Amino acid sequence: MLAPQRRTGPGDPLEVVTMGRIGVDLYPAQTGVPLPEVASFNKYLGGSPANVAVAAARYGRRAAIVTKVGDDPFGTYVRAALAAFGVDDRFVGTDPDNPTPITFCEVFPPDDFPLYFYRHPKAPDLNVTAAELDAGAVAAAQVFWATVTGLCAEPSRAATLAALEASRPCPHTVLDLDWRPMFWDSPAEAGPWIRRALAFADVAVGNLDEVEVAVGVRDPREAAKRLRGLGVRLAVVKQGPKGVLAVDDSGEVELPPAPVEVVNGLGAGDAFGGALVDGLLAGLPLETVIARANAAGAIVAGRLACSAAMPTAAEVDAKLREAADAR
Ligand SMILES: Nc1ncnc2c1ncn2[C@@H]1O[C@H](COP(=O)(O)OP(=O)(O)O)[C@@H](O)[C@H]1O
Ligand SMILES: O=C(O)C[C@@H](O)[C@H](O)C(=O)COP(=O)(O)O
Repeated sequence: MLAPQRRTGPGDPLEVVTMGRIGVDLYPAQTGVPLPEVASFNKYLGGSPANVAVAAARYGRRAAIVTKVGDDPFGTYVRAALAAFGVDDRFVGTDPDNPTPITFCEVFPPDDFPLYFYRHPKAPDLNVTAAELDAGAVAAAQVFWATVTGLCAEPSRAATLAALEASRPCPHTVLDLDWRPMFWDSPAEAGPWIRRALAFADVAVGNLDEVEVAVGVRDPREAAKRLRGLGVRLAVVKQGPKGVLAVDDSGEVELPPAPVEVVNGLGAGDAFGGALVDGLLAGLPLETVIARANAAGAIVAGRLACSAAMPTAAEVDAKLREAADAR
């Protein structure tokens, strides 16, 4: 496991608080084969907002996640992994009734990475309640990061909306449009909840499938326009191997992908998210923020794991130099 660059002390103010899905990723040690033929698996901390917190911590940011795990050995593992990555676990509760989720995937580079979620009978992270939320801690963060999955069931839906509301004083409230169809009855069910959450967001970030569910179009420019029309200051449309488009009041940034030989595209979005958080916290110009996020996404696309693969700032710098040399 990678060592964190800085650890959070009990009294330190948090820079970023994420909220939502957490669990164990069990990823195949053999790539290019379907699950029935996989012989062994590697175990990692997983869950998109957990990965984003880890990614931010890799840049030295003081990060925490609001979530729940089961009262089981995988819950113990998840807490230990967060601590080892330098992510504060003070807001990680325990659900006595449900197991810590596990997630399998298949790895078919360059562009096919099916996910298999085991979140039955219910994921503990969907049992976070509004009453348990430390609204003061959310309000005191510089960045609050919520995801659409948190809206798929109660009591997490009400808790996520309450946290988004509590995050109003934060300089940056980010909604990750994170669309996992298996958690919903239909895109039509999700749309109104997503738009309600977007009303609290300064920043929206999503891939093409995700913006289509949120605002009904896949065209990146039109999607960004519609997201900004809903009040979002910065709209970011990730396009996997096609790069990224970002639009804010200062204009538009569109970047091609950084060069990489893809191993596993899963986690690229979370790497992108961690670097986005870091850039927002640093107050960097939009073009620099997005270039660094684009490079971080490419780096993780070139690695098997998600959380354990998050890059350091020096690795992002190196990838940016590699991309410049390739042009
Ligand atoms: N094959 C790739 N080559 C280069 N960069 C990539 C590749 N896949 C992803 N990225 C980078 O990571 C970002 C997030 O990846 P994407 O797959 O769009 O998000 P998500 O994982 O959320 O679906 C992309 O916008 C891009 O910057
Ligand atoms: O999202 C999950 O719950 C599992 C993650 O740990 C997983 O690795 C993943 O899918 C990452 O998401 P992405 O960054 O959006 O590709």
